[in-house]
Amino acid sequence: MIRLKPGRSTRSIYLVLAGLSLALHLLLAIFCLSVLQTACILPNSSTIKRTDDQSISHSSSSSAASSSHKLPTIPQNEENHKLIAKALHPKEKYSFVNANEKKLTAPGKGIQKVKGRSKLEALFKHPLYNLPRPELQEADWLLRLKTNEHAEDSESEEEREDEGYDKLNWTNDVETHPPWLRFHLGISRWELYNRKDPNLAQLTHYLATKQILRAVQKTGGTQLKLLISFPNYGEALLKPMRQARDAETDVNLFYFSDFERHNAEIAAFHLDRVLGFNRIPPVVGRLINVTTEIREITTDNRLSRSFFTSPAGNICFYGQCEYYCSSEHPVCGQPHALEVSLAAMLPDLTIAPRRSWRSPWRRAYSHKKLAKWEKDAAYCDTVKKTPPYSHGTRLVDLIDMAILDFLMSNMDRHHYETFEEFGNDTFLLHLDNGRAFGRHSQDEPSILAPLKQCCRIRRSTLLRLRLLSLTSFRLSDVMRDSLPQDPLAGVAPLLSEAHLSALDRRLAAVLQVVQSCQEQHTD
Ligand SMILES: Nc1ncnc2c1ncn2[C@@H]1O[C@H](COP(=O)(O)OP(=O)(O)OP(=O)(O)O)[C@@H](O)[C@H]1O
Ligand SMILES: [Mn+2]
Repeated sequence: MIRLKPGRSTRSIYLVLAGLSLALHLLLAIFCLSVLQTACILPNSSTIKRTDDQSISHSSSSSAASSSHKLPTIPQNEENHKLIAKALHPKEKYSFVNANEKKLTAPGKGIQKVKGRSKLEALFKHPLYNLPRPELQEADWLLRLKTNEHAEDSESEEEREDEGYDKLNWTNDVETHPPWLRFHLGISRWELYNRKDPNLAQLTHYLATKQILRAVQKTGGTQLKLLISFPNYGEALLKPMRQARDAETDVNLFYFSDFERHNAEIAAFHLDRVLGFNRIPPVVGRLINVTTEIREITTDNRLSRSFFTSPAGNICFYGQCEYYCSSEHPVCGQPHALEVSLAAMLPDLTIAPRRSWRSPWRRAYSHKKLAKWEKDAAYCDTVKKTPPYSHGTRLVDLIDMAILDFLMSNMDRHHYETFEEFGNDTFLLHLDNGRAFGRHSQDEPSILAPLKQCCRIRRSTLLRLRLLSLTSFRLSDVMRDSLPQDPLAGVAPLLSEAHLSALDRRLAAVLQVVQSCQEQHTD
């Protein structure tokens, strides 16, 4: 009994102490949670939240106001910032020439995300390919639909119907429009098409599969090309296969004597899209029957007269034009099958006139003469002061074009075109890429003269080029992902491995020029 008394009091003391300690721990835990969270997490999360709120309110207000042509909006989250920062990080820009690849792929969340989907998909999901753009105004669309009272009801429509053309029953409803019309209606001041528009795939499918109703020679230019018509008034520019995919241009041939290549037209469209420019009309490959799809339907005598059967029994033709339109340079089926490229035609010049501009860096079309820019290292100083290059985006647009041309080794950019409707504030059309991808074993540094001499580059272009030089996106790999979307890739790869690796080598050269510029200039 005596022993029990002190035991009971000790136990109650222990109990009180334990209760106190529990209460203190609880207090401490509450204190830590509130204080530490405030100190370490809140400042950051509040900044991010504000950005989020802004982007959401902006995009929701814009989407409420926008028409059917919606522009992509960018999710502004922490990961996006990290990915942009990664592209900005100059240390990683030459990763593909560096054998030490693992080191560069290890850090960074972006790279882990690339796993499980194609590099092309990952590239197009990257924030640099989803930059927010100002909402387009009425004047930023090339074409608008006429209201019903202005629409003409012409007789010729019925006549054409007899020739195999469909009867027109298009309304203001986009659903009734054929893909080529949707493409035309989607042309804006800053790009020829929206990469995310599902109509793009429908358009290329249309060009690759629709019945060919008409095939005539297209005038203009120096080499043979045909204008193809489809039943619902769509048109395409056809360039035939003239040489094997891996054939290299003869080193003794001046660039202006080079053949035009159908696969160059296709690959150029893919490259321009991969670079984020969207300035080349969609081009698709198609295997046609030269007898049933050209010879038997053409109304063009100059073309039909030139058909013959070769000694090997193949059906060939050569048409009438300035270069290579003779029986010594025939375009031949095997015996009827011929690979061609089909480029979606731009709206007719009567509806959407275009202006043709001579490139300040055009080459002298001569075997002997040098152009001014080849002799004067300070040539760009003059160009910079000359309208339209003296203000706006024209000069950096021209430099974008020079970079595209250098990557695919296209020396044939003597002119470029813009839509008159948009004046000087608009993108440049990158038409006619048939002489690209002629040589893979050699680069042509002179194509980069505008970049080298002006030391200017559009910021978004540079960031995307750096991204494409990372192992996780590598230009040759994304092109290897993109080109098989074309039906002709099933016949043979559209670009040989040698051409694909030339792209990586040339991209490194572009970034090298930028780096030299950065070392020379402080601004
Ligand atoms: N997709 C297109 N839609 C409408 N017009 C086009 C398209 N592509 C080219 N053109 C027009 O057709 C003309 C001839 O095209 P091509 O691609 O042969 O260029 P070119 O440089 O004139 O020819 P060449 O290289 O034989 O001299 C171009 O100058 C351009 O105005
Ligand atoms: Mn050409």
